[in-house]
Amino acid sequence: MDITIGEPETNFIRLEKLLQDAVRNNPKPDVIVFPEMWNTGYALTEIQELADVNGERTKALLSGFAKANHVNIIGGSIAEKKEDRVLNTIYAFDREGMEVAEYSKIHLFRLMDEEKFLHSGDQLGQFELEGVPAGAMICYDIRFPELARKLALDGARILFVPAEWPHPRLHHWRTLLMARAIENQMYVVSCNRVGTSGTTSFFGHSMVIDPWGEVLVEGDETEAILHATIDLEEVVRVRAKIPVFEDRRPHLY
Ligand SMILES: O=C(O)CCC(=O)C(=O)O
Repeated sequence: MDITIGEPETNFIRLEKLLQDAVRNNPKPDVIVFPEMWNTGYALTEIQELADVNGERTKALLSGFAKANHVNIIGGSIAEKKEDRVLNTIYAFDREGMEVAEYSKIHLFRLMDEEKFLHSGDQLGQFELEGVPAGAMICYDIRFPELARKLALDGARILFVPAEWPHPRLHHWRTLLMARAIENQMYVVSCNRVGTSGTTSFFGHSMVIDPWGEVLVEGDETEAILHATIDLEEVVRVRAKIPVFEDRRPHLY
């Protein structure tokens, strides 16, 4: 998804159109994922005015869409205003339109001054979708392997990663996502924005990676809806083949 910085109206219209296109696919998706801060982009200096108050508008859209289309949604993340604080928050909704998780980014990215304008979350992104344990991390969070490992140790079999990750760090994005999938032997489902805001350009390359580290689908730098089919038994097979979780020696490190 491309995002128009500082223009939630434009972004809501764009997102609704993409959602409609996504559910027209055959087969219909079980889960839809979209990118980080899709409502405002990184309009940090105006974020207090632009953020969605208590996420009400976003939640109404995502809950209604999930229920009407019987689809699970990992709602990217949005700029969410809670009292005088703005957080970068993911909402997850199940097929009944019930909210199953909220996760606010816990590692703020100082290279882009996030810590000056946003508050970090203080809880992990752990939830179940139709009985499948899953985790969520946002963008810069993937540089922290201990977070992904914690989610995996707690049972996650899929890690969802919405992002706004720009050039020139495509190499980091691909390598870190693959490492998180391989080391934790779980699916990684990532969605990164495309387009340009000011002097920053975002390369997309959303990816679904399996627990063996194979890339099942990867986008390019243009807006697109990508599809992949995952087999959760593959998590069990890979963990049995190379039993990393049994071979850990955590008392030594
Ligand atoms: O870690 C990076 O290189 C990019 C992170 C980022 O852009 C973000 O978290 O918003």
